[in-house]
Amino acid sequence: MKIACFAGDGIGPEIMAEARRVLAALDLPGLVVFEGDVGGAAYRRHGHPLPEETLDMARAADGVLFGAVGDPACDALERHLRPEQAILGLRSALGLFANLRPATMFAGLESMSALRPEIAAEIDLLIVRELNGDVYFGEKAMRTLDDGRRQGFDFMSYAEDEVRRIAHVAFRAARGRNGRLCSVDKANVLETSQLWRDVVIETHAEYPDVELSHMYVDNAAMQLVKNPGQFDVVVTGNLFGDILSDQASMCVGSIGLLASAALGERQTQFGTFGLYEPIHGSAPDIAGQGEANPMAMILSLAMLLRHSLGREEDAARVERAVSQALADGVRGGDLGGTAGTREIGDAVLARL
Ligand SMILES: NC(=O)C1=CN([C@@H]2O[C@H](COP(=O)(O)OP(=O)(O)OC[C@H]3O[C@@H](n4cnc5c(N)ncnc54)[C@H](O)[C@@H]3O)[C@@H](O)[C@H]2O)C=CC1
Ligand SMILES: CC(C)CC(=O)C(=O)O
Ligand SMILES: [Mg+2]
Repeated sequence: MKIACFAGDGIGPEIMAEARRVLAALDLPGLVVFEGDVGGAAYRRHGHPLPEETLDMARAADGVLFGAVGDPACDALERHLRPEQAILGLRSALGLFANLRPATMFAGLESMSALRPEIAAEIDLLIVRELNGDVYFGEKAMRTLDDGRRQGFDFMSYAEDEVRRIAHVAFRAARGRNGRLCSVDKANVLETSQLWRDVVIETHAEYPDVELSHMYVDNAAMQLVKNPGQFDVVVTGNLFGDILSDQASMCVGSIGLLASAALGERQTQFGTFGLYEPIHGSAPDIAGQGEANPMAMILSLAMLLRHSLGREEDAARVERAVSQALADGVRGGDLGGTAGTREIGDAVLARL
C-alpha cells in the first residue's frame, strides 16, 4: 500500500502532521508513505507548483493525501505558476472528476451551526461536485479594450460525457444512501446548465429507484440554509459545488470539519485511486500559529482508507474517534474553543 502525502502551504503542513500521526497509530501492514512538494513550497524549491516528480509520485501511489495550497507571497506570479495550479493540475492530470464532499451534523455540535440547532440537526448530505470541467478549466484570457479598459474571460463549458459520468456517480451514491438526488444548475440562464439538466434526466432512466429533483443554484443556496434536511445527494458542477460546499460547512459548524475525496476511474489493488483533502484552503490568516482544526484533514484520511485502501474498519475507527472528541467537547478556535492543532490531534489519537 502506497500513500503520497503533499502537505502544501499555510496550515497544510500543520494539519497534515496530525493526519500522519493518526495514520502511524493505525500501524497498517506494508504501508509505504511518500512525501512530495506542491504549491508555493514547490515553486520556491523547484520553480513550479506541481513538479513532475510530485505528479509521478501521485501516479505511483494508491491514494494521495493533500493538505492545501495557496500563498499570498505568490499572488503576483503568472497564473500558471501560482500555488493553486498544483491542485487543479493534479485533479486534471489524474482524471479525478468526481468530488465527494459529505456534510453531516456531529452529535453535540448543533449549537455551533450557523443555523438554528433543530434545523442543523437534520443535516446529512453529500455534495457530488464535478471536478474536471466547467469555468475552472475553460480557456481564459485577459485583454485590453480600445478605450483602455481590461476585460477578462473564463470560458464555461461542459460536454455530454463529462456530465454523464458524474451523473452516474451521483445516482449510484444516492442509491447507496436515502435514494434522493437533487441536481443543482442554472438552466434558466446557462447553456452548460441546460445540457447538464438534459443529461441528468436521460441518465435517470437507468436509476428509476432514485428520486430525482432539480434546483437552480441560487435557490439551492437559500434552501441549504432554510431546510438542509431536505437534501440527500446533491450533484452539481465545479463552480457551484465549490461554493455550496463551503456554505454547507458552516451549516455543520466549521470549514475545519469537512473532508473530501476526488475520485476517477482508475482502480488499484485495494480500491479506487483518489486524492483526499479538506475542503478548505491554506488559511494564511492563521498559518504557523498551531490554531488550525486538523479534523477535516483527519477525516480526509478516513475517506482515503475507505475508498483507496479498502480499509472500511479503519476508516470508521478514525471517524468515530473524531466524533467522540467532538462529543466530549474538544473544540478548536473555529468552533469557539481553545484547543490547538496538536491538542485536537492528541484528543483524536486518545480515542482511536
Ligand atoms: N484545495 C486547496 O488547496 C484550496 C486552496 N485555497 C487557497 O487557500 C488560500 C486561502 O483561501 P481562503 O479564501 O482564505 O480560504 P480558506 O479556506 O483557506 O480560509 C477561509 C477561512 O476559514 C478559516 N479556516 C480554513 N480552514 C480552517 C481550519 N482547518 N481550521 C480553522 N479555520 C480554518 C481560515 O482561517 C479563513 O478565515 C488561497 O490562496 C486559496 O486560493 C482555497 C480553497 C481550496
Ligand atoms: C483552490 C481552488 C482551485 C479550489 C477550491 O477552492 C476547492 O476545490 O475547494
Ligand atoms: Mg473551495
